[in-house]
Amino acid sequence: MTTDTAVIVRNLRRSYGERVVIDGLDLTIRKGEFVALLGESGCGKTTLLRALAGLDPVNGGQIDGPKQPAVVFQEHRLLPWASLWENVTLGVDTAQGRKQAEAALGEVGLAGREEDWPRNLSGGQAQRVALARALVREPQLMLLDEPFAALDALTRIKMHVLIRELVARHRPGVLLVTHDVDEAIAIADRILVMRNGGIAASYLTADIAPPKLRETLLQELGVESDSRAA
Ligand SMILES: Nc1ncnc2c1ncn2[C@@H]1O[C@H](COP(=O)(O)OP(=O)(O)OP(=O)(O)O)[C@@H](O)[C@H]1O
Repeated sequence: MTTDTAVIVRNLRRSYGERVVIDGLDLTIRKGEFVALLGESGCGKTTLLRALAGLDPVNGGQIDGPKQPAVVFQEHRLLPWASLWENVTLGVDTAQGRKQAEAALGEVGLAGREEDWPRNLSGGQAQRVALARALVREPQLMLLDEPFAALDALTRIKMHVLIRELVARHRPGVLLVTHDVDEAIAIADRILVMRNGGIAASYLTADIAPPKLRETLLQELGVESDSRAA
């Protein structure tokens, strides 16, 4: 793995009993690269993300990347009994780490809320704390499992702008699992389509005009394109 690479996956296999979900999957993500993963429901996106996160075992192949990448899920998973500061600094034991935590809370627009509690936050604010927590360790790889899916449309757009800024500044490699084709087009550098246990297609968002890319992706996903793409 070169210093430029966030993760390399080779010939990955994962089965649940007889059911083969990931079947010889290859994937490379560079540092600073924002990759979105689309695929029909049940195709194995979350299974792949959990394998990369080290949360689940695999049946074969190689993952060459960090042992504990940062992960942000659809629900914020903050500790309800801990302050925002405690949530973000959990496991941080250096002055440098605390400095980074302070900076990260500032970057997500929550400076001054350190002593507040997760229950007092809106959904968008809670996800911003989850992003700050993920950034504290300057991760080489960030795994995002539909982190914006439960947010309202306006908050989601604001989060898209924020995550792009954070990734541009901290330059982790990012894998975003999403069901939202427009979200993938809005924030990813590269969009992958997962099918039959592997990566079936890959598109660079800079290469294709958004309406054309949208139509192509909807076709890939077996959805009739609607009037917006016509
Ligand atoms: N713990 C498990 N035990 C058995 N089968 C599982 C388990 N987790 C997932 N599966 C199966 O593996 C396949 C892939 O599931 P996975 O959740 O990875 O898909 P997905 O693409 O993330 O789906 P969705 O888009 O609906 O979230 C599905 O057929 C699912 O039923």
